[in-house]
Amino acid sequence: MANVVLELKNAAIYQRENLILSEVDVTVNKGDFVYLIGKTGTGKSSFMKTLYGDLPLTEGEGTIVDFNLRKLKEKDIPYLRRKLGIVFQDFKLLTDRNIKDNLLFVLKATGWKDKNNMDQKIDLVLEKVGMKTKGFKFPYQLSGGEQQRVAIARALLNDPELILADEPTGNLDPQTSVEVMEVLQEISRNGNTILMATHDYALLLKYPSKTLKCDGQRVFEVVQKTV
Ligand SMILES: Nc1ncnc2c1ncn2[C@@H]1O[C@H](COP(=O)(O)OP(=O)(O)OP(=O)(O)O)[C@@H](O)[C@H]1O
Repeated sequence: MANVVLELKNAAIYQRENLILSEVDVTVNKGDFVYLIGKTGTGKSSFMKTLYGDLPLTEGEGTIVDFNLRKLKEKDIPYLRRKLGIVFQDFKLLTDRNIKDNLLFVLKATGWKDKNNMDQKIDLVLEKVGMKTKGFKFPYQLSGGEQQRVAIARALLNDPELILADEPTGNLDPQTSVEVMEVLQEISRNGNTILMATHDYALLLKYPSKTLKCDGQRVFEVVQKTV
């Protein structure tokens, strides 16, 4: 179905020969905001890595943004990642260049050529995360929250069909986490599809949404209790 962005059926997720999650059935539809929660070591990162081709899917079925994860070849991975926006806990900005050049680097690496188009796109994504005036700054001149907003802008560059955010607030204090979360909420309201791994239950309560939980090698949908 055109509306389904991610679907796993009876999937098993391994780190080498170690089974991390089994019988995983997950569907994410276009426009969804979905949390993936679970205690440390329950497999959230392994789950995310399987989705962006860092771990192979060897059991069950999986499709993500029209890629079949069981048939994914090494050469397909860059093309898969162009359709995904990936945000990590530790921002992963290039420290030797300013924010605009960080974004330019990604555009060039993904085949963009026209200078004006690239400049426009960079302005647009920086505006979306409230960082338009800071493009000349280097990562070390920005706070953690600002760096994460830039990382979100970077994830938006190629209009991803799905944004995978693995503990995006994991390195941030509670106030800054809320600010970054507001950015993610805003881009979700604008129609982006987001899957976010987190162990920050305060955010879940503040911004309730569909929630999947990793526990005992399984992934369940949990119903949030309203207070
Ligand atoms: N590279 C690896 N090789 C082998 N086992 C691994 C590897 N990375 C993680 N694991 C194991 O896989 C299990 C799940 O780890 P994972 O990082 O997916 O959990 P997590 O829920 O994301 O935890 P955290 O919140 O601490 O990041 C753990 O038991 C971990 O020890």
